[in-house]
Amino acid sequence: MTSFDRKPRRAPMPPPPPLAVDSLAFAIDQSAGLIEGVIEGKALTEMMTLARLTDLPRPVRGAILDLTYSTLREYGKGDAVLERLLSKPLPTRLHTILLVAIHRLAARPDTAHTVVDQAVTAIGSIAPGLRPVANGVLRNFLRQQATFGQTLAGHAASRYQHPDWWIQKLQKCLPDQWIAVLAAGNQHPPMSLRANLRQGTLDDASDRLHSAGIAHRVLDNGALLLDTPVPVDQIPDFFEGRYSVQDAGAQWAAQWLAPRPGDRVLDACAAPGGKSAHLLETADINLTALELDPVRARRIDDTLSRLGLKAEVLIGDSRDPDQWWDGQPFDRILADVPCSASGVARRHPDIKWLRRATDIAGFAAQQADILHALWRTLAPGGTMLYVTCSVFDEENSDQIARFCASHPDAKRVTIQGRMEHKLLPDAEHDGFYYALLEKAR
Ligand SMILES: C[S@@+](CC[C@H](N)C(=O)[O-])C[C@H]1O[C@@H](n2cnc3c(N)ncnc32)[C@H](O)[C@@H]1O
Repeated sequence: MTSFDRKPRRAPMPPPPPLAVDSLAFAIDQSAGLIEGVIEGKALTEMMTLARLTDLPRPVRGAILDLTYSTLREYGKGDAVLERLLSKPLPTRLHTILLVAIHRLAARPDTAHTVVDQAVTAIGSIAPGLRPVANGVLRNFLRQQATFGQTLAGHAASRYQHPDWWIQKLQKCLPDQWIAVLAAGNQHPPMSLRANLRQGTLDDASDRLHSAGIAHRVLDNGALLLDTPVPVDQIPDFFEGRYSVQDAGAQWAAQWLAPRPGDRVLDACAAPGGKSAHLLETADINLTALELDPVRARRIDDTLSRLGLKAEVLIGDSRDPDQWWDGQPFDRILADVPCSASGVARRHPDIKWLRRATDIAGFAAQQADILHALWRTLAPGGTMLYVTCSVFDEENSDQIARFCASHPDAKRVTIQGRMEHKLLPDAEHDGFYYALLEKAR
């Protein structure tokens, strides 16, 4: 055979050059990678650690996070739109690149040309043969964009940006407020600070913020609600422990548990230690901070050491006091239990899409086990504050009603004249639930 008889072979295509770190294509691709992990069932925080985002320059990291959070906040709509634009499914990474690009096209129509070009470049770096498909999908989106409002009018997940089961659950538990709660769940969260009253008065803390040009309001419980979120390195004396970042809704816990000097207090689900620290700032107490997850438990130490506070930090399961309890009853217990986090979804927009309807019963069962086990460790006459950052009744009112029905020595105590406080997420605070229980003497 001569060389003329051989079929001509095309030289293999060189691999596409890697995406430039400072390009929009890189940010879109990295953001798509994080969202891909969420779609596969991983938490966004876990994906961020795996992606080693902290190794990237700050502006690049900021661009990736901005794209990721905003795309996830509006995932219900983006996914419904993309489903209508694709004639057949694409591999997840390519699908998510298009999802991020569609979100960006809708948010920044002035930069449409660049976004299409950069998204197609990102797709081309993975699957060069699919560049024309990506280009076609994005151009179709631009052409049809105006019609999607009408096409998707009856699509609840797209309209409210929450999964259907979540919407239905809220309609049932909050028939008059569900729309406002869903809307709040899609907004950017507010930022509040807690002043460390061991280092000065609330007035001092507020004056210092004003002097640093940080506009804010002091809320009823002393939380300092900032007009605009700021990075912590701009907060005066933050690293010296004068302030902590803590949502205003979470700042009721220490006040409502109201420990007295000398009390033995248990924070039964303590990491990262925000409420433990607040309790220690409030009164001279003997605090035990218990946490199941050893990695998260280290964060309690970090929180307390920045604030110059001390507690006994234990790693253990609050459902099994024999593991960690010395038999001395506690005067006060804070049960800030693990929950669906449905009241803080705007801070973690992955939660909305990661949770399944069936998860809620699992959380409720875990919470019931924690409450039951902790009750044994509470002194007669002592009080336990039950807290969730959920807005679902199964984890809140229903849970407490069931507990009281099965524990005749538990009495509900009013807090500021009310048997329970359902804080719904709004412009001032996240969603929380509080109920106070007293053990018969
Ligand atoms: C809502 S977070 C607590 C937030 C904390 N109180 C704060 O204000 O910073 C719930 C914590 O409970 C922990 N946890 C979950 N199950 C637990 C258990 N059975 N025993 C102890 N801690 C548990 C979780 O790892 C998580 O850190």
